[in-house]
Amino acid sequence: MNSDFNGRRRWGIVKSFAFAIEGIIHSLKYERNIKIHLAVALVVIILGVLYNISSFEWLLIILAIGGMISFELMNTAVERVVDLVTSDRHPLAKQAKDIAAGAVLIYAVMSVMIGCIIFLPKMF
Ligand SMILES: Nc1ncnc2c1ncn2[C@@H]1O[C@H](COP(=O)(O)OP(=O)(O)OP(=O)(O)O)[C@@H](O)[C@H]1O
Repeated sequence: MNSDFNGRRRWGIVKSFAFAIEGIIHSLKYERNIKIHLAVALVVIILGVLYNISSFEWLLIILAIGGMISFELMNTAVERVVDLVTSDRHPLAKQAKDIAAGAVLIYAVMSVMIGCIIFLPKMF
């Protein structure tokens, strides 16, 4: 462990990865939405194998699944920071949480559209 120019502790790269994985495991344990995203991702991966989708289609699915889980993790981080800053009701706290949730919603709609464009023609 070293210090940066502000005297803050700087962790090695392995430790930083370990912290990131700790964050992912924490979210998996306590965030219902991430469990739902993972379940949906598993179904989509099974469909992808069953329908033998192309490399380009896998690329889009990887972006949809990875992006969705990353957005959800960011949303959880925003929720945690807001809850850390205040336990009172505050319009800015509401805006921060709702805007982060809005970002997740937009990506979720995009992901559903990607899924429909890839799988619906193969199903029907
Ligand atoms: N400190 C606060 N001040 C004002 N509004 C808040 C505050 N905390 C949460 N809210 C609002 O209350 C509503 C519910 O928020 P809450 O964080 O409890 O659950 P959520 O947004 O459904 O998230 P999740 O289900 O992922 O935990 C949201 O509209 C949120 O913006």
